[in-house]
Amino acid sequence: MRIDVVTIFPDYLRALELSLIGRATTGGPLEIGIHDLRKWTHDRHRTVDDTPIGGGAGMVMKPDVWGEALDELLSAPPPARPDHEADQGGQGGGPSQGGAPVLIIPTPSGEVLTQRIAEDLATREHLVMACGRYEGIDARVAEHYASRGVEVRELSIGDYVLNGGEAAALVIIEAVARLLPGVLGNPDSVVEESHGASGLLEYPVHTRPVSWRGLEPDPALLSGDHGRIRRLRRDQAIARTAQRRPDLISRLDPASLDSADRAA
Ligand SMILES: N#Cc1ccccc1Cn1ccc2ccc(-c3cc(N)[nH]n3)cc21
Repeated sequence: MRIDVVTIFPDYLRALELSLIGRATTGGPLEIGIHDLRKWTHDRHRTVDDTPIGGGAGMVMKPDVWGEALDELLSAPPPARPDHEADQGGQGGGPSQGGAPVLIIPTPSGEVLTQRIAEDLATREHLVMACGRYEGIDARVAEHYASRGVEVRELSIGDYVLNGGEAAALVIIEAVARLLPGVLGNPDSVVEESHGASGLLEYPVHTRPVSWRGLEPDPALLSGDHGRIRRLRRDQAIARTAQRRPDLISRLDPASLDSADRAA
């Protein structure tokens, strides 16, 4: 997968060169390009914003500058894919959706990112992310590329307002990249996690010391009885989800709530 990120604060995205994502980009399954939007300006002040048409507070990012940047990056050839990666979907499963790039525009007014959306994006070969600032990017940019048949995803990372799209881009990239084969050391850790296939929140986790400040995990976890442990963790996940995210419980298939017993 290749991800191109356009921003007026390229240093904000340097975090992508660290840790698992950073390692995945050195000869791994991920290529990341970070681009300064001002590269596509032509005036001496390298102007990327202007006052809003119709008035209002703040500034809006200019469509012409974004248009030059996105024309170039969206028309770049899809990343070369080694044969062994032919049609390997991400951890989210599913075959690759082919090389057509997806234009992702972080915005507070977008569809809220979910694990399902991350799994879908992990099957793509090329993501181009447009990180806005000020009051956002001129709306005609998303409109123009959608009208030209580009898949445009305007994504929010939650119901709160940031100062720009860079932090949201880091969240979206991490949620997607960790699903790519070869990025996580232990791919099994994607299986049993919050918002995963079960639709439940993750059960509480513990490690040594067994006794800590007078607190100890449920004795079942020390029993060595894997069926008992599976049932306990299932119950803990259901209880935690019911308490913290009842909205997720209402979406579950009731039959799936007792599958742990049948699977034991
Ligand atoms: N647009 C806008 C906007 C509108 C009103 C006030 C402030 C901004 C700042 N801003 C500029 C770009 C941009 C990108 C993404 C977010 C964003 C995403 C989530 N989930 N929250 N905030 C904010 C962004």
